[in-house]
Amino acid sequence: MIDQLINKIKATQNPTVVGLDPTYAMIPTFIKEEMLETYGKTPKAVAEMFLQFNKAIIDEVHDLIPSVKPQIAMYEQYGLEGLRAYIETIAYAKAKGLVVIGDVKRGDIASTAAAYAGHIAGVEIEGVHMDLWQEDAVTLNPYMGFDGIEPFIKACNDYHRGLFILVKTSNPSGKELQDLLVDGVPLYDKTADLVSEWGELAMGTMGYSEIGAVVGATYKEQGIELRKRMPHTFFLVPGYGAQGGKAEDLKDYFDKDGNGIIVNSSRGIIAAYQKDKEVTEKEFAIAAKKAVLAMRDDLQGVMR
Ligand SMILES: O=C(O)c1cc(=O)[nH]c(=O)n1[C@@H]1O[C@H](COP(=O)(O)O)[C@@H](O)[C@H]1O
Repeated sequence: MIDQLINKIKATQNPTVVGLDPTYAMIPTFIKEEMLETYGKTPKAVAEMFLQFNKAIIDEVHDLIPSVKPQIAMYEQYGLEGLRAYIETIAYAKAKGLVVIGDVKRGDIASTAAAYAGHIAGVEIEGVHMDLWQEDAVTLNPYMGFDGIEPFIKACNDYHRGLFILVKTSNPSGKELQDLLVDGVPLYDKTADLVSEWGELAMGTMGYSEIGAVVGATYKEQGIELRKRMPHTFFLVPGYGAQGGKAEDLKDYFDKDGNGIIVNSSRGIIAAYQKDKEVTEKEFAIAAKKAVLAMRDDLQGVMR
């Protein structure tokens, strides 16, 4: 995964991952009306709204970006139909050649984590292997330590998949735990050292591990410190746009070759039409493309 992601970032010159985090409020009226008419006031109607919304945006931006990151929570709240939309969104993005990061934030005891790893390892039934989710990478929560991570590492090596493990999150209350001092060192640094160590178990060929870290754009000083502390760990950087993160804060998150991070924006891109006075709601995908181009220019301005 990580070599493919780095190559796609180089090919597009765009270290941007578009977060496909649809909400009912984001769906343009004309799509809402069509699906409610067809499927009634049902979870299936919403699933179809999300799918049509996502596909139109993917069609418009797939050649400008390396990757998308669907956030499973937005889909699973609508039950089985929502999860179908999640899985079909992934399949559609993969068919367009995009690297898909499943934002599922899993973490549990080893036996449970082995089941969760099915997201990137697939399952085997009587000798028949099937990859039912098709994510290239998933996000993980390291709160339960290596037990919860190890089962995923096998998939990284067996199926060239990747991980992005929470280290310093973009949200305001992350500091309640992540900034606690352990022997005078912030917990996020301790977590960083563990993620770096785990990363040696699944290295790519371009200097970065298949096991990356999530480092928010909203804590610049810590992000810069973590870049130095984790030279072989690729960063998934959420917090740009809707959460206030800015490109100029990210200059020193990049490594000396202008590589090393991919920056996520979800609401700032997929809901751009709701703030863009120059487009109609039918042009929501055009607005998303405009937001992707603006973000690309932003980031190119700070990459070395
Ligand atoms: O794991 C993540 O992607 C994540 C970690 C983090 O620290 N902060 C964070 O916002 N995220 C996710 O990144 C996305 C941010 O969405 P926007 O704020 O709309 O760009 C959401 O899907 C969050 O769940």
